[in-house]
Amino acid sequence: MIRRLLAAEAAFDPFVRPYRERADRIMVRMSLFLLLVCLALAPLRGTYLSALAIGLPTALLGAWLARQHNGALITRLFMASGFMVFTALIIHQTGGDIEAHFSAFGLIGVLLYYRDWRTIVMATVVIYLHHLLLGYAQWRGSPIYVFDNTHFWATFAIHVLYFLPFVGMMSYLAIWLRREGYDDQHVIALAQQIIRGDLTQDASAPGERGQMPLIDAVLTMKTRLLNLIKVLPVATAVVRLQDSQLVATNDAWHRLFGLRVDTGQSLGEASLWPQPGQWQALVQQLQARQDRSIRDLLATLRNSDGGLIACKLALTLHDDVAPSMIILVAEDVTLHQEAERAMTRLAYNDVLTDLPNRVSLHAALAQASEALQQHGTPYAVIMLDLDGFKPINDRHGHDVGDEVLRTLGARFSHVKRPSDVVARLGGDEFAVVLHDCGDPQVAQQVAQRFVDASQSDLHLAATGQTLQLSLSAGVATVTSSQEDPLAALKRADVALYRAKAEGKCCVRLG
Ligand SMILES: Nc1nc2c(ncn2[C@@H]2O[C@H](COP(=O)(O)OP(=O)(O)OP(=O)(O)O)[C@@H](O)[C@H]2O)c(=O)[nH]1
Repeated sequence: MIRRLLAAEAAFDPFVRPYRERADRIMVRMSLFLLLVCLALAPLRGTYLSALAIGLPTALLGAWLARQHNGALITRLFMASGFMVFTALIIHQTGGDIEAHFSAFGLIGVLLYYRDWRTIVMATVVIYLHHLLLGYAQWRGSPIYVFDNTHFWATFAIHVLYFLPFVGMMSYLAIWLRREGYDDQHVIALAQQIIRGDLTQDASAPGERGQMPLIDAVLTMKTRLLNLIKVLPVATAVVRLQDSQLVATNDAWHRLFGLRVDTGQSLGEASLWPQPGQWQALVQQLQARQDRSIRDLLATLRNSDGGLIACKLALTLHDDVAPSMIILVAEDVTLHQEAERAMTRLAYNDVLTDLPNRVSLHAALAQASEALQQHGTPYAVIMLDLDGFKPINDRHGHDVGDEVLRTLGARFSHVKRPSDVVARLGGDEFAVVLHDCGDPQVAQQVAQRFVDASQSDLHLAATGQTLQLSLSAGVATVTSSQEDPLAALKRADVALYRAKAEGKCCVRLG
């Protein structure tokens, strides 16, 4: 039992030390106060000499120990003995007043501030020894006054028995105070550990759990936080600002970047950032923000194999307590971006030829019309339609028809100026928007270039056959901002029909 108590004391001591160091300083002041009390009592019976000869060294030795061995067991045991010496001195100076005995209980109560049952036991032992030795000497005839009767052993036993339950109570109280003090200090230490970024699982002594409500609460919170980070599907890391060191990462982070906390890698130097100084720039941005956070930031990061990953980042800086930490969350948006690009492509491009589709043509027409309204820049529209496409489909099949359309699309892309837009409207019908082109002659010449481009022979790799293609075109120029672009498209379409009707493979102006 005693061994267990001592072992528990050894485990508790480091955490309760701050209390005990403070208590030493308070006890020194108490000793000085007790010395003053003794000096104040001295005139009663002329006990100046004993007050100074006993009180002063006791107070001074206590002060010296508290300075040299602040918080050490020896200091508090001395303080406990010293208090009992002062008690004896007070009783002696008052001529053994029964009321003066109360100071013993008062001072043992003060010792509770140490949160150490050993000080209570020490004080009790001093009192027992005092009564045992001096009472025995009185019984044997020495001129000492301790007990007021001659039944030494019986009186000593009564003293011991009276005292025992009360000091027992106080020792029990000291053990509880020590436990609560340990709980507080341990929680502070745990919280500081978490603040410093140590988010590793605690291997707390099993015996402690369930008995320390505060510690249990903090450990439970920490475990929940760890589990939360662990199961988050997005890559999450805690980074220490001071040295950009990764202090905690979750499974998703390991999967995405292959970086582990135990590599001791600094995020500032890590290959994670393809651009030099990218991390430092981000940190500066974060520090400049009032809310200390950045959200939805698109950035390309590199994994440990050197592969580039498109990420959406969220960062939060915690610099209210030292050391400052950054929580970095990275979501892999590579697939998302690819899907988005594919959807945009589908919405604005023709699947077969990859040329802009009707939606894009309308956007190009709106843009040309706006340029005409705002800057007076004219434009032209060309409608193109293959001649005799149906027989090609019928004779060679749809696959060959598709290849014809793809080939024509590629040829048109080469013929057009970079600023112009060639779109496939559907079937074998195409449209061209010529920006900054108001001269009908020029527009006609451009249309003729498209017609010419269609006429080079097309070799079919599958059958080895050669196809001869031709194209008809209708042109409309727009110089008035009053004209609706769709009306201009209609004019070009009417011109195209005229070209078809007048023998095909030619250009007509609408
Ligand atoms: N291979 C293929 N054929 C298509 C596609 N879209 C439409 N067509 C076919 O294209 C043909 C277009 O016919 P038209 O333009 O009316 O006929 P045409 O023979 O070119 O007649 P003209 O224009 O008067 O010379 C039809 O047979 C459609 O079935 C496609 O995506 N692929």
